[in-house]
Order: sequence, then C-alpha cells, then structure tokens
Amino acid sequence: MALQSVIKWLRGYSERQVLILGEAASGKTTFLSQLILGQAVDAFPTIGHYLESFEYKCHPYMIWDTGMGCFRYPNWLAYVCSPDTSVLFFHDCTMDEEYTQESLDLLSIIGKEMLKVGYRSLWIIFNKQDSQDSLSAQDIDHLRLVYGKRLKEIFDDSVKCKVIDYPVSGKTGEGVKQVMEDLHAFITSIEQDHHQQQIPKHPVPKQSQKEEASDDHNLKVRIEKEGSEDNMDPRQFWHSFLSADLTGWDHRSHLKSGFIITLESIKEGKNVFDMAETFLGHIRRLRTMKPDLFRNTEHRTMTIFWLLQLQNAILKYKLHTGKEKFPSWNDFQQVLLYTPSLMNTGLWRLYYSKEHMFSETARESWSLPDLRPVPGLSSLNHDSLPGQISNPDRLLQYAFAVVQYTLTSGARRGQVVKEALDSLKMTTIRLRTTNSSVPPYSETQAYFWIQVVHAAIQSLEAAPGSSTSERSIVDVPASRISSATLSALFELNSSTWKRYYSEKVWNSISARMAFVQPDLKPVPNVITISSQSQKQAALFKQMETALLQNSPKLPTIECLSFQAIWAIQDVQALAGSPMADSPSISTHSHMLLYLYRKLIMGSENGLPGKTALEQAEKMTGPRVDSVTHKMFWIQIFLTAIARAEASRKIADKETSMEKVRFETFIRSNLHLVYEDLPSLYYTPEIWQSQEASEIMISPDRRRINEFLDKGKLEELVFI
Ligand SMILES: Nc1nc2c(ncn2[C@@H]2O[C@H](COP(=O)(O)OP(=O)(O)OP(=O)(O)O)[C@@H](O)[C@H]2O)c(=O)[nH]1
Ligand SMILES: [Mg+2]
Repeated sequence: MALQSVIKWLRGYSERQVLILGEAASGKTTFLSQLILGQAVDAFPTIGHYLESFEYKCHPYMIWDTGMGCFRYPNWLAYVCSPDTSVLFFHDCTMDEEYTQESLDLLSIIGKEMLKVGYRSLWIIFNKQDSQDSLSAQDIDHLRLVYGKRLKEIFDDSVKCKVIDYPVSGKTGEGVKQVMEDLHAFITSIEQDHHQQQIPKHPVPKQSQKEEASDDHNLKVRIEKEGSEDNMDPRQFWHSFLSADLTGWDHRSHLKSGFIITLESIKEGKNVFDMAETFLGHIRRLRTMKPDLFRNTEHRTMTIFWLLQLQNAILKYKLHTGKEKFPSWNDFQQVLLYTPSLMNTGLWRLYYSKEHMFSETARESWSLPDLRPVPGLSSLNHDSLPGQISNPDRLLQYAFAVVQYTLTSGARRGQVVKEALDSLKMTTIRLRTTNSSVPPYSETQAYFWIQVVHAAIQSLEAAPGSSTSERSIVDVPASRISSATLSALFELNSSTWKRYYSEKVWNSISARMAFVQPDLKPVPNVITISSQSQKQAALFKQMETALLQNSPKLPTIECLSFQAIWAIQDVQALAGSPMADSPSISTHSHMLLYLYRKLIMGSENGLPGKTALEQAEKMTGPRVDSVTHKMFWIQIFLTAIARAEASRKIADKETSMEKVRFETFIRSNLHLVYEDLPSLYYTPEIWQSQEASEIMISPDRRRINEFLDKGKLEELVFI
C-alpha cells in the first residue's frame, strides 16, 4: 500500500520502532515517562499519538505513545506499525472483569490490522501492580492464561507474541527497565538473524555516482541541442502559449511554461499549490482550445512535483551564481543547465512508484512520494521559538502587523491604531520587568512606524495584474505582502526615522509620553519607489521568502499580543451565540473558543477527560477537516493546558481548581492566536498533502509535545 511506504520514509528507517497500545488510562504514558525520564510524570490523557525518541544501549529507538482518537481513522495503524515494529500492549490490573473483556476486544481489533500491516513482536504487559487496588497474583496468573489464549486465536505465533510474566508498574518503575532490556535483547537477536537475508521489498531505484554523472552529461547535451534549436524568444513563447498556437508541446515547453508561471507567481506571493492551480487552469484552457495538440490530462501531484523541481532548480541557480537579482524569463536555459535532471522526463520515478503516481488520489490531490522524500522536504529544525526581543526591526514589524490588520479586517483604522498603541505599551512594560534590554515604550516612535508603513502600503501600485508579459515589480496585494518585501521596496530599516527626526527629539522623554511631530521633515502620505534597484531588491526578497521558507518564525510577542486583542474580542462576540458550542468551525477564534469550552470548561481536576476530548474531536469545517490539522490544534491546546497545569502545581499544590478565563488562558499562551502556527511544525508539502488529511502525520519541523524532554519539565513558559 502506497500510504504505508510514504509513511516509512517520513519516519526514517534507522531507528527501532516501538508502539505502545492499550485501553485508555492503562498507564502507557506513565510507563513511557518512567522509561525515558526515570520518573512517573503526571500525564493527561493522550490524544492522537506522539513520537518520542530515546536511546538505549547506544541504539536509537522511536517510541509511539498512543491515545484516544487514533483508532477511529482508517489506515491509522499503518502509520504507526510496520513489519519492524515491536508492540507493547498494556492491561490495567486495577480494573474489573468488564474492562478485561473490553481490553481483549481491543486486542482483537488491533490484531486484525496488525496482521495486515505486519509487526515484529507483541507483548502483553500487566501494569499498575503496585496499586492496592491491583488484582491478586493468582488473578493475574489467570488473566495471563486468558490473554495467552486470545493471542493464540488471533496470531498463533508463540515467538513473536507473548505475555510478560513479571510484575510491572509504570508508577514505581518496577519491571520497566526489565521490559526494555528484554525488548532490546529480542530485537538485537532478530536483527542479527535477519541481517544477511534481508532483501528490501520495494527497492528504491538507486544510481551510482558514475551513472548519475553520465546521465547528467547526456541530459546537458540534450538541453544544449534543444536550446540551440529553440530560437523563440520567451515573450513570444508565452504569447503563443496563451493563444494556444505553439507548434509542439514537449517536455521542454512544459518546463518553460512552468518556469514562467513560477517566476510570475512568486512576484504575486503565491505558493507552489497556487502555482499548480494556475498551471492546471492553463492546461484545461489549452485542451479546450486545441484538443489535438494539448492532450495531457490534469494531474495534480505530477504538476506539483515538477513545480517543486523547478523551484529547487531556481534556488540552485541563485545559490550557484550568487546573483542578487531576480531571474528573468531569459534565464530558463541557464537554469536548466544548472539542473540537467529537469530534462529527465522520468525523474518522478525516483520518488514515486508507478502505482502510487497513477492512483486516482494522486491525480486529484497532492500526494506525498512513497519512495523517498522530494528534496527540500522534511528537515527537522531545532531553532528556538521566541526570543526576538533584541530585534532592531521590532517596531517596524509591529507597525506592519497593525497596518495589515486594518486592511484585512475592515476594522476602523483609528480604533485599531489606538488599541495597537495601548497594547504595545502594556506589552513593553511587561517585557521590561524581566528583560531590561527592551527599549522603553515611546508613543512617538510607535506611531511614526505605523504612519510610515501605512504610507508605504498606500503607495503600492494598484496591482497591474498583467498576465501576458514579464513583470519587473512585485505584484502582491497589499494585504498579503511580506514585511521583508515591503521594507526592501521602500527602503525601510531601523534607521529610516533619521530622515524625519533628530536624535534629540526621537529619544526625548516627552516623545515617549505623547506623539511629537517630526522636526526634520514631515512624514509623507505616499512614498514613491524611485529606483530600479529598490524594485529589484524587493523582487529578490520576495523570491527568498518564497523559496527559502525553511525556518518560519513566531511573530514577536508584541505582534501576538496585538492579535490576541482581536481574538478575544471575536470570542466575546461569539460567546453568547449558539455558534459558540457548534462544532462546525467558522474562524480561528471560533476554534479557540470551542476548544476552550470543551477542553478547559469541560474538564475535571484541571485535565480534560475522555468526553471532553471526544467533543473536541467533533470539530468540522474547512480548517479542521484534515485529520492532521484537527489533531494538531487539539494537541497544541492540550500541551498548553498541561503546561498551565504543571506550573500551577509547581507554584502551589493546593491552589483551587478554579477554571482559567478564556482571556487569561490566551494571554498566557499567545502562540495559540497565530493562525500560521502549523508552519513552524510542518513543511507545507506535508501539511497540505492528501496523506495528512487522512491520518495524523507527525510534524517534520519540530515536535509538538516536548514535555517528556529532560530538563523541559520545569521550563514551562512557552513565551
Ligand atoms: N497505581 C498506578 N497508577 C498508575 C500507573 N501507571 C499509570 N497510573 C495512573 O493511571 C492513570 C492513567 O495513566 P496514563 O499514563 O495517563 O495512562 P494512558 O494509558 O497513557 O492513558 P491514555 O493516554 O488516556 O490512553 C494516571 O492517573 C496514572 O497516574 C501505575 O503503574 N500504578
Ligand atoms: Mg497516555
């Protein structure tokens, strides 16, 4: 099954895989924390699944902790289990007969799936034997027989399946090391046995370096030959492409039109998925205009695959030539020569099996490759989240967020600016109590930046919107332009103020308290873009943003606090309406409110219970219909609750369990208001994939719950 192969490369092959299963509250997470941290951490019910990495006797292990919600999704087990996975199944010994039946039923259901996807071993663990409510030794012996019988019925494999016969307690640690030691010994012996006879089932097409070099050489020769025959100017080519009077429609013309679409789309701030829609739109149009020539059918995955290759090639060209210039349509031949593999029509075969590429799913929606990652995908990045306090552009970025909000929200500008200044003042005062390097709040400085950014945005030429020729300027709608592009376009930087204010006035105390007019020259209402070099710099920035989207950052605390104002305001408006409790989610604020009501208001003892989690999972709507999207936000929310809970306990164990207000909760977890938060965790290619919409795929950029990390336990403040 293709999905399974996709998942295999996502997870990596080298680590030993362990999967922990069992009924809710059987002590899986506690066992895991005992194993990794050497202590039992107060866990809250797990939702979805988490991946923990861990080293035992110099061997890397990847352990999946699972919880509620997993089983409901088709294909879920294929994601966490493979023929190399060792499964530990937990039974809670403090429970009664009815629980035993449920647990055995769960084992049977999972067992059927496991037989389909394969597994390395399955061990049953009788947990919580420390508890005074635990069954007697005799009863446990009886249970062992019952489980043994069930295992025989389902699997009939006495080597791979067994019932552990010593007492285990995740809480006290009894038997935990023993389980790990036994598992380690078992896997080591199996690996040694299989070492020589292992033949990969789906061999990944591999090329030796020599073959690759000769391929590259041949392709280059072809590119040069076709290039010399191609005497059509790119503008002329594009014109013929639009009017469907190209004489041929070969691989080179596919690439050429893709190249032009890529460049022009970057200028409009579009991503690869938007580009693919543009490209597919053209294909449809061409087929209607000239069905004989343009015969290829729409194929979304293939289109995105090639557009990604083109982006990588453009990036490579940029890096190699070191030119601080946006490529032009004329650079097509050069870009090809830097990445000759683009000319290899079968390039996709290195990444996709034929079966997977030509499936209905891959044709209709973006599907991840099943043989190996597309270059540029999947790089875990560990840079720290916040800490942008010393950022010299922080006021500029703040002004940018404020102005952009006035554009997108339609809210009254005067009101927004007032709120923005108040919020900045409060946040600055708060930040300065813990970090004296934050400059004091200055009304003049803050307002100056808002005015300048506003003038810049006003001055953005109304998008010319021409799709028929090469544009030499960024063409992004004002509401979507990035702060880096805008700054490059209007030459805004941390010393722009010096054109308007003398140092004395700018830094004066009176300028802090109230807005003071500039003493050198007035801030203009419109800023003109005078030079060609500014346009080029802006285009170049735009390209960097588009192609080097490798480590997105969380906005500054000031910006998040500002966004929080509106989220809280939205929620106040929603709270009284019937929509508040409707799982049909309309906006980001609505989702926050819904999760808050279900997971915090609906919780007991500070922790959300099973019903609360089930309710949370009921969310529907375009924002959360993808399983990964929904589970991501639930997990982010739960992590925030777990942090709050842990810090409450550290501060004062006896504090009353009073439920935290929405506003307070959001203000202490500002990252929740950031709608683009997923981009810190997932590459867009994974986040937007069909696979991610069907099953919960773990983030590839950073892990969601780091609460099991050593040393992270006390470091509870996210922001
Ligand atoms: N006495 C005793 N209690 C335990 C032990 N292990 C876990 N518990 C308690 O059992 C409850 C559930 O533990 P978890 O580790 O969260 O269980 P889980 O299987 O991860 O639960 P889900 O994630 O909801 O599926 C908690 O209150 C734990 O403190 C144990 O070995 N002994
Ligand atoms: Mg758990």
